[in-house]
Amino acid sequence: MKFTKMHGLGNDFVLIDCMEQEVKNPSQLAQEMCDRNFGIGADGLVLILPSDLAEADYRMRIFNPDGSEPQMCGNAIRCFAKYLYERELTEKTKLNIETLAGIIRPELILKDGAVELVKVDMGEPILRRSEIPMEGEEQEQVIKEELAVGTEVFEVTAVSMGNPHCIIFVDDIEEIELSNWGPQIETHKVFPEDINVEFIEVLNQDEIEMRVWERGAGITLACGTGACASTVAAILNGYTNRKITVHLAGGDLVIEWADNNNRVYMSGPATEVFEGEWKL
Ligand SMILES: N[C@@H](CCC[C@H](N)C(=O)O)C(=O)O
Repeated sequence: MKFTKMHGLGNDFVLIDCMEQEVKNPSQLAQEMCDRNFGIGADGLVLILPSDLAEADYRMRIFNPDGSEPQMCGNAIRCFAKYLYERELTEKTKLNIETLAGIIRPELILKDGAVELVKVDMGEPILRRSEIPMEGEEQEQVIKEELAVGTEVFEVTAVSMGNPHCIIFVDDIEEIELSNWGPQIETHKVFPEDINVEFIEVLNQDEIEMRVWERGAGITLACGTGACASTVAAILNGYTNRKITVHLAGGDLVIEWADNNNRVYMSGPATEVFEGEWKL
């Protein structure tokens, strides 16, 4: 099985081109390949597939290291688009990719013919409580709601970018015990599909700093959908402007929640690391 290892700001993936290879049990393969001791090591397995939809160029499936299949991955879709362009699987610089979160639109930004950045139209955020999904009385938006977790009470804002995110604003991000609170919030009973957890420190109206605990993966260096959801949350709470820089452990993303069309745009890099073969 041929594979390619790529990352977006250190959020790393094994990509498998399924145009000429078949993956029989992707959930099992994700658990094996993503293992950092017994496998290749990655935050997710990404399958490159044809799409049956007339409006889509390709289809992306992503699997977390625990074998679960999330709806979307922001860092992976930048890698996906770069892979398609550099392997000449497309000549287009604007792509329509089918995902479980609907059609997502990456655009390759070229410099001297090479892919410098990928700007992604991530679609509209989902704010309605039941669609996050989050248990409790229906609300248009969940903003700074108190959530009891063990001995602590956090104020959470919930945003879905196709996949669910729980955003918590704190004064000092370094003080947060992410590996303690992350898994407890991820699996809290109020979130029936579990949730990604982002702790955010607002630096000023144009910059936030984020640490993330990903559903099905644990601590990662970056999360694209998480950066988008956190930007939406920061704007909803009145903390920032509509276009900001999100500082993550692995680097920076520029995120904009456009007020003319309600869509979220993410710009950032994608990097290929190596190719290999996996013995089946
Ligand atoms: N790292 C991703 C998100 C991957 C999926 C997530 N763990 C989930 O289960 O929703 C990103 O860059 O968006």
